[in-house]
Amino acid sequence: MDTIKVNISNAFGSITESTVSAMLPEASEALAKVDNGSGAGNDFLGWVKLPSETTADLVDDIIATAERLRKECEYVVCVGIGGSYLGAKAVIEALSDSFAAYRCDNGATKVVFAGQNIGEDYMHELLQLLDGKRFGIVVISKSGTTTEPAIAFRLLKEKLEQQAGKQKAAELTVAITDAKRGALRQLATEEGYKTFVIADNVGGRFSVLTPVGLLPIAVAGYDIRALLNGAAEMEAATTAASLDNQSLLYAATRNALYRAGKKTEILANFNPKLHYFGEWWKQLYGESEGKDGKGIFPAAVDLTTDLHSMGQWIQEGERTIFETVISVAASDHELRVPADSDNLDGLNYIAGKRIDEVNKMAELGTRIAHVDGGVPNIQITLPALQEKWLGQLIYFFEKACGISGYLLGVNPFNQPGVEAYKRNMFALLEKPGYENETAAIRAKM
Ligand SMILES: O=P(O)(O)OC[C@H]1O[C@H](O)[C@H](O)[C@@H](O)[C@@H]1O
Repeated sequence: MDTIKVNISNAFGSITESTVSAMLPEASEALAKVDNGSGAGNDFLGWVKLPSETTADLVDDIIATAERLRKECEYVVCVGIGGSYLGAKAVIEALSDSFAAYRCDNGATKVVFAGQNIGEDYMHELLQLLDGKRFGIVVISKSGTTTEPAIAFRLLKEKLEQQAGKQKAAELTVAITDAKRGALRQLATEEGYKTFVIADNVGGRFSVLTPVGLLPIAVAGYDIRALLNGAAEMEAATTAASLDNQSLLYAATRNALYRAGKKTEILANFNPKLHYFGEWWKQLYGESEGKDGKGIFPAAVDLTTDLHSMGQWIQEGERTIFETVISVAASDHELRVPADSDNLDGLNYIAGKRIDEVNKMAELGTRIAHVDGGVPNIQITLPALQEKWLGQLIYFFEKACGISGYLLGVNPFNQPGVEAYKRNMFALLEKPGYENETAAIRAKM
């Protein structure tokens, strides 16, 4: 079976191959905690067997629901934040025509996102876009109580009910939330929305392969069966307690680098369609590892774009970073650099070459330059930006994240720190029940 590959041959310098090999017993223990559920946070391991255990009935139901929305709607607004947003956004962006938003002529349903910010202008402009349009809503919140999506959903629900009538609006709304708890579950029951469940044992940032990610991806027209199949292949390929297990290898290497003083990992892509994959990855690793005063800081760059902004820092700044490059072997389309008789820009030496070949030389040149500059490099190669490979990549990173969190010695499946800003915001907005916090925060101002 073909799988995505991790190459650590350029990660050495502050660590050696034997440093990584010496991590194997510890990494194997961490792997066992993920696979056997014997570690901290083991009530959130529902994602581990998700690809192989997702039933055909559930997938059929998701696809049928997506088809219904695609038939009835010009726009589907996916409302959610964090893990209830980033996975779908990452996969849709990776698979979409870069200019899909500007191609108004193809009649395909457009997926747009809301509830991932509290931008007043963003919401105003979205409501304006939807004015007089046939649209539907997929509202996603595991807890069912998150402020950002709740505000967006209030506005969108009101708009849809005004335009389509209450009953039709209910038919055009799908809620994805906890099976029993939370305000969204209660509302969905009262309004009679079609619902899908986020299982209790799957945390938001590990939920892209549940209806949370699968429904928006299917609405956007992509093949969720292939995505799940790819993930299932990687599920099967990441159980061995060996450095051939690509997730274990990545987790062991990044922890060896962290212990050697490399505190920041920069995830780099050379394909603009992977920008949101970096955003998804940042939540996955940031929320999983950044706690107890520990954790690799996950940063992301889009290259070559950011070589013209962040390149200087990466090349010569503080030597506490390492870089992980997602390398896509083949592009979908073929385009060559044109020849020009005047050659004023001096580019004729690459005339006739594929644009992708130029990009690949930029990637290789960058890797060599950064390694020479003291930035260890991990390379992750996938054959193409297609559902199967993205499914593999998602599961690969999830599995590695669980292993890595245990290697780091934290509970990778909670995120207690996220509550601090919420408490302050509620106190400042004078939410009932927060009277003491309101007084306390006012005293600090
Ligand atoms: O799906 P929800 O319950 O609305 O949560 C959405 C997101 O916000 C929270 O504050 C957490 O930090 C994230 O882990 C979560 O993915």
